[in-house]
Amino acid sequence: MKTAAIIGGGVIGGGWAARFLLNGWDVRVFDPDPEAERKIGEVLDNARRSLPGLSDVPLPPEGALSFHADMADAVQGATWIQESVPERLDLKLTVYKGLQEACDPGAIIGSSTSGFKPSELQEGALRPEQIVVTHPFNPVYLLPLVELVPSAANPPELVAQAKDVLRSVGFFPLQVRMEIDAHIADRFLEAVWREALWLVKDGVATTEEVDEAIRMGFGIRWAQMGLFETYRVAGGEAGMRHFMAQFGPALKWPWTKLMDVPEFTDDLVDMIAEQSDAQSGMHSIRELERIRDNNLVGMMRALKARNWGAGAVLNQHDALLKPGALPTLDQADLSQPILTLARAVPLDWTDYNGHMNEARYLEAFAAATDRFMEIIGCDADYIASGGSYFTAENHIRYLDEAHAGAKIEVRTQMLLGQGKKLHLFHSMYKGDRLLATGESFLLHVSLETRRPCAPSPQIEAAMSRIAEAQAGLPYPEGAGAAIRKPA
Ligand SMILES: NC(=O)C1=CN([C@@H]2O[C@H](COP(=O)(O)OP(=O)(O)OC[C@H]3O[C@@H](n4cnc5c(N)ncnc54)[C@H](O)[C@@H]3O)[C@@H](O)[C@H]2O)C=CC1
Ligand SMILES: C[N+](C)(C)CC(=O)CC(=O)[O-]
Repeated sequence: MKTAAIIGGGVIGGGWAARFLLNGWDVRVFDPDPEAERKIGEVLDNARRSLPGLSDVPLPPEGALSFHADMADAVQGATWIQESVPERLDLKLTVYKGLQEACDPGAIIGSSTSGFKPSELQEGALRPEQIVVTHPFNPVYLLPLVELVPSAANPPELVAQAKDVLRSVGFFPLQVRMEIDAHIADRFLEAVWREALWLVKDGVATTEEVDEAIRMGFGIRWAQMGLFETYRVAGGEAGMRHFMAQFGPALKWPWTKLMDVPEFTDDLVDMIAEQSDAQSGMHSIRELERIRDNNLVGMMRALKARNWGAGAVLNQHDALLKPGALPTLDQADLSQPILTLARAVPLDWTDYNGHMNEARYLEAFAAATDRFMEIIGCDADYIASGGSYFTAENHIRYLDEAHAGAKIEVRTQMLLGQGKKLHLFHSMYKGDRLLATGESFLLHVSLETRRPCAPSPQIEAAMSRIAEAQAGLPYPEGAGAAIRKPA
């Protein structure tokens, strides 16, 4: 079992705890805050409703979570130690001293620091090579970026190992090629933050207007293409060179007060706090976190469907999570309904009723049908060769609710598999609770003629094998049920 120690369980440390725990690691926490266990519990609630649904295959069973009153105890057995104490260099150095007196010399100590350089963190350490910057982005349980910043003291094999661990729990480790204050991303964030403060201080914009300027425009663009690719496109057919020729001079114009920082006077702090309250104060922080997570999951799953940016990272993580959870024709117990879907309910599958929307049951059953088609041999290669199935009829019975993060399974019984005809009966479960049934009638077709035709002999043989094995199964309750007509 893999064990991670979380030193500092606040906003960021709590997110790390959730990321490791939901990816099957044991997590040991040290944080002197008496409220740490409650706060981490609330972060875990958010993570459990949002993270599992980002995967189209099951996450591993959660690891064990434990809280420790003593830091030396917390790091026992840990192969990864994530430090997320407040951004004070003196405090961090003190923590590392205590850590290295107690932890495994082979463990990786990652620091969540927003801006200190690894060489600063390694100053005076017993084993400098053990400490590396692993800077995450809030919410840590959802956003994939971790800036991995080594110094010359970190051996290449530690950096490589850190990358493997981070990828294994769904992160995108961006190795920063040289250490610099605030790494890469926070230098942008600090620049935008400074400019925004001036705009609010000078009465040019309110906090809400600044946020609208971001989220109604470039914020959406940056979520899928970043800065340079966006500007390459903005240069038109002439591309980046044209863009730089046209907009480069403006960098010398007074378009920003970038290097000045408005003094954080009481008046300025009051102004911004009051405007922020007017803008978002109607929501609690936990409510805003859930609104944020709903939005992030929807955006990331949209990118996943296109295998682009953060979505491609999600697909890579699915590949690591061993999609073998679903059996093949030779692995399945064909005498029983076959497991054709196993996943968590994504946040964006839920609706205004706070449960999985009716249309998403069809999406789940359609995925189960796709899997059954693969099992009988109608896989991507077969479809590319011109054969496939078209669905002619679906009938769904909704028997119970499913909620975001719920682990669901679909098991499929073949009622008829002969010639062009394929008649399936899917049963969706949460644990042993039957949530819904989906009955599908499909016809094998030629994608060239778009007309029904006989499937390949291999598909016929696979269907015969399943028909024989499932012959003893009872005809499922609800199968063949038309819509109940009023008496
Ligand atoms: N909040 C953010 O947006 C981000 C913060 N970070 C970095 O993560 C680190 C932590 O920041 P936050 O989580 O926001 O702070 P936080 O204040 O939410 O959490 C810090 C936690 O450390 C605990 N703590 C204090 N002294 C400790 C000690 N000696 N040993 C163990 N725990 C101790 C506190 O009780 C608290 O729970 C900082 O280095 C920060 O720069 C990184 C990315 C984003
Ligand atoms: C504001 N901040 C410097 C703490 C931000 C970060 O460090 C990263 C993030 O999550 O935005």
